[in-house]
Parts: sequence; C-alpha cells; structure tokens
Amino acid sequence: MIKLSHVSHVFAGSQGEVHALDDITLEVRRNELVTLVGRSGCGKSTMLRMVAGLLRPSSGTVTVAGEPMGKPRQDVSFMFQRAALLPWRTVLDNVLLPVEILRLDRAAKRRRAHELLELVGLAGFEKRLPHELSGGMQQRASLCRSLIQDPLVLLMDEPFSALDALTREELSIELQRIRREQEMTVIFITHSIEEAVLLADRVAVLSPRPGRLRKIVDVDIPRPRTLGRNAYADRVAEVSAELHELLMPAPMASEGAA
Ligand SMILES: Nc1ncnc2c1ncn2[C@@H]1O[C@H](COP(=O)(O)OP(=O)(O)OP(=O)(O)O)[C@@H](O)[C@H]1O
Repeated sequence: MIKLSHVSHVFAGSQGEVHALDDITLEVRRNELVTLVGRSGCGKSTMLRMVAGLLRPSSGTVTVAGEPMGKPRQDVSFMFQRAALLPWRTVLDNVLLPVEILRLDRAAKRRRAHELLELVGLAGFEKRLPHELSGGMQQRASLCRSLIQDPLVLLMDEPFSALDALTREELSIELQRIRREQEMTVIFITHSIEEAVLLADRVAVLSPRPGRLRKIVDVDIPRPRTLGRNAYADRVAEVSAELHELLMPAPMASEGAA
C-alpha cells in the first residue's frame, strides 16, 4: 500500500545542509500498522510528511496504492500531536470539518460522525465545545475527524504523546478496536516503546544523522494487546527489550568493569 524506495532527503538549513534521511526502503502492506521509532531528529516526521505528499524527497520515490505522492490525497489522512480543534465549533462540527473542505455527502457523514463518536466514547458530547473536554477527549474527537473521510491510509505523528499514560493506553486500545472494524493502513510515530509494541504489526527502527532504517522488528503478539497483566506479558517484555537495545547507546566498555 505504501512504498518508499531508496528515499533520501537533504534540507537546506540556515546553518548548512541537513542530511535528514538516507536511502530508506520500506513497504507497508495493506491494512498493516507500522510504528516508527527512533531518537529525536532521526527523520520520522520527515518520512511521514513525504508519505502524506507534503514534502518531496531529494531522491528516491514514495508511492501510495501504486501512485507517486506528489500532493495530499483525500484517502490519506494525518493526525498530529495536538488535537487542534477549532474552539468555536462543536465537537460534531469539528469532526465534520473535512466533509466541508472535501465537499463530501453531509447527511451520510453526519451519521458516520455519530458512529465514530460513539466508537471512541464521546456519544453525548456532540454539542460540547472543545474547551469543555479533557485533553484525552479532545484527542478522541481529533481521531474521529481523521477518520471521517474513511481514509485508506492514516498517518499519525505522536498523536497520544501529550496525554497521561492511562489515557494513552486507553486510546491505543481504541485504535486497535477501530482497526478491527475498518480496513486501514497506518504509520504511527511514537517515542514510547510500550506504545510501539502495543500497536504495531511491525516496528521500523530508525537511527539518526543521517536517518537510516536500522531494523524492522515483527511483533507477532495476539490482539487485542494491553499492558499490565496478560497472557502475553513475557512476549511484550521480550520485544520491548529488543527495541530498547536498538534505541539506547551501548554502555561504555569501562562501565561496571571495576
Ligand atoms: N524544514 C527544515 N529545514 C531544515 N532542517 C529540517 C527541517 N525539518 C526537519 N529538519 C531537520 O531534519 C532532521 C529530521 O527532522 P524530523 O523532524 O523529521 O525528525 P524526528 O525524528 O521527527 O524528530 P522528533 O522525534 O524530535 O520529532 C532534524 O535534524 C531536523 O532538524
């Protein structure tokens, strides 16, 4: 569904060139969820912006459903770290914003918006204004807004990172539920190893300066996945430890020697 072939990118920064990505080749299969992890500045957001058609690579190609990404598409949706709801519009009208921009069928999408709000636990809050909601509820509404156009591809740039740990886990479980009901290919950026393991079919680990694909880790743990006590806790711990080793620098040889 999503293919990056030999993608490199160099930004012309104010202090000289920044080699953000180097020779990235990655294929995300239809209906797969791939999480992107890596140290700050390793090029995760740059990669996502390319898949969204917001940025062209300096070299290499990016295709979605076989077509080169030259500009944003209606069936590719983006969700950011901040909910960025319009403060003067109700929750329902915020969810319906893409419907107005993309001129979709308003009556059908109103029904869909109610279904989505129900799915994320916001039924009854349709007429509230964003400031009347908690951060977690605002991000749930933002998730509904990203889903209203029934995207084939959902690109998520640290969407739950500003939330407390429990709300974050709750939203991760809701995202898994939504994916059971709706076919969707997802790329999800996170700094949290736990979140990466909860959500991913595969985790793509990037290394920094320049951003390179270090390893792809398969997460073959049955769903729905939760943290805490469960039948797969050992396997979750094992994959988390592997990711931790890939992301953290090796301890100095002299440490612990004495
Ligand atoms: N518009 C730009 N102009 C110049 N340099 C840029 C620009 N955008 C990003 N960069 C640089 O490219 C590199 C990759 O940035 P990017 O935001 O993709 O990293 P990231 O992995 O998403 O980081 P973080 O985890 O901190 O969000 C960084 O060194 C950054 O400073």
